[in-house]
Amino acid sequence: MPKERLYIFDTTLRDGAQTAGIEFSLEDKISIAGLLEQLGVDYIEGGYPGANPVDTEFFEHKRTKRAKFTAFGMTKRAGRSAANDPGIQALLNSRADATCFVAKTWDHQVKTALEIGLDDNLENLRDTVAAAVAAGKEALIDCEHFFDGFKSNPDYALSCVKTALDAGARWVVLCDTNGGTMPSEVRDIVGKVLAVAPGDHLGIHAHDDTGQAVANTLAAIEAGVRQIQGTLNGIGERCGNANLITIIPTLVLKPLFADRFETNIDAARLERLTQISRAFDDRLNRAPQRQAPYVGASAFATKAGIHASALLKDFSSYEHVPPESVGNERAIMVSQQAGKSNLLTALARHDIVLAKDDPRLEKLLATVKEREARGYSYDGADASFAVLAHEVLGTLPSYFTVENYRASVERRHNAQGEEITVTEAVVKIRVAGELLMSVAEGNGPVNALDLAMRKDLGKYSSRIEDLELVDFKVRILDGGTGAVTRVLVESRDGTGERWYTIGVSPNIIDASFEALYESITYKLLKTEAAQGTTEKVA
Ligand SMILES: CC(=O)SCCNC(=O)CCNC(=O)[C@H](O)C(C)(C)COP(=O)(O)OP(=O)(O)OC[C@H]1O[C@@H](n2cnc3c(N)ncnc32)[C@H](O)[C@@H]1OP(=O)(O)O
Ligand SMILES: CC(=O)C(=O)O
Repeated sequence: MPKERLYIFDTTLRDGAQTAGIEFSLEDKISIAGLLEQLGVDYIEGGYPGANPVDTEFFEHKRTKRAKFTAFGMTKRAGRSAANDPGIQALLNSRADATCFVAKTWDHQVKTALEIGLDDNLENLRDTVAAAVAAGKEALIDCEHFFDGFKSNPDYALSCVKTALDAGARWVVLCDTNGGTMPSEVRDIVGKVLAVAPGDHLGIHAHDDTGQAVANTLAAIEAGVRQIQGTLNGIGERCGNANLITIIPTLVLKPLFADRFETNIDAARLERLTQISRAFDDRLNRAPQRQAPYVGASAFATKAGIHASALLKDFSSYEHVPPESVGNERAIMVSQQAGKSNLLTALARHDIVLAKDDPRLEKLLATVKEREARGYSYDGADASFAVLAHEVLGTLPSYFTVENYRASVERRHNAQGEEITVTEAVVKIRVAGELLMSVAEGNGPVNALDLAMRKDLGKYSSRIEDLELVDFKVRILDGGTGAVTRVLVESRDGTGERWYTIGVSPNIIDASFEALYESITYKLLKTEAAQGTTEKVA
């Protein structure tokens, strides 16, 4: 039997722009539209021309090559024709291929929010769709509050759907605007809508207010709709929209859907999913969610020793799909929950190969567990794990030793009488027998220590020139008087590699210093490995 086509409609740039804390610039919109084209969605809803300068400018040019470039707006106002409604005309005169108009379909909302008669609302809907079709645009109607409206007055909600279709709408989209509908209700109501509208003209737009936007979307597809609206990483008004980054791989990889349906997204496009999701978070300047389904850093990460052991024998033991199918990676982590299988995999990442019965492995495992009990956490600090492994295995070169360091913070007045804070650090290190002292000022004690330690590393200085501190996170463990501080430092170098190191101490400066020291040590190990001079463990 031929597969039925599902159409993916992305509203990241429209409903996503209604997310608290997110404001897209024109450049953001252009760049995100590029990501969506790479992903292969069928429609890109770019915003609301006429509503704000960025969206108006965005629609002055055609911004998509393959996907239908879609403008959003509301149906015409009562008391004027579509031709005399500037809001409608802004959409029709834009460079959009398709126009998606929101129409109220809940009788109560028509009366209280629009303050017009139910028939007037149907008239607005009909005229708006007809005007869009006459202007040569594909017309879509977003039926706002459709599920709540159907529960209140099914005949009126259905008459909105019918009016839109009769006027020439290509798609009528059933919106769970308040996000409170349950999957079984979605299934039931979509089944009843099919009595007046064919499924290949119906869409679903689900909000995530009960955490079920994805489940509601899948329920609607099973019930018969063929267009799916959603956003990248699930952004959107309040709790967000249905997350396309979760829905798409489910449609492509799960036989329940893949055997019946096809989308424009093939296996090759799906392999870009993780990169696209992370590039989007990068654009938003926020950290990707580790536990995001399919694409999160933890989605294929195994911490438990028993799991790691089985996983290495058969990946399907703890993976529902292969990580590479969505462009993600398998990670076997080192922690208190680890066994020797976790360690062997983590060591292999650093080109350290040991036999499972090598007694040094037991020693390393015991060291990791003892340190984790003191507050270290190696599952997020793989570079510190590499340094520790070399140390315990006896293969860590003695690059440099720190004789002592001092950091000071002074608040004083300058010559103009202004209050200033001066932070300074002094570090004495010994490299190949030679004592080197460096002094640096920084915008804080950690920054000053970092600069001082890297200022003069003697014969190793040239090897760390491209080392850069990217991020610095502090966490207080245990609270109260016995508190210890855990510092996580993120570093990168000219190769683009990023790595994480950790330091733990009751003193925040000591903890930071340890993490910085390990970052430099890791960088030196890395450059030696690249030059083939690191001692190999066998
Ligand atoms: C469920 C959703 O997510 S719908 C998407 C909502 N998105 C947005 O609102 C973002 C962009 N919006 C905006 O920039 C502004 O609201 C604008 C430019 C569209 C309109 O601004 P204003 O003219 O100042 O109106 P305002 O926002 O205060 O109120 C909306 C008006 O539209 C009317 N309206 C709302 N929905 C519809 C509809 N489907 N059809 C016709 N009129 C509607 C309301 O009754 C209200 O009319 P009133 O001003 O006579 O009371
Ligand atoms: C149209 C829309 O975004 C909604 O009803 O949720």
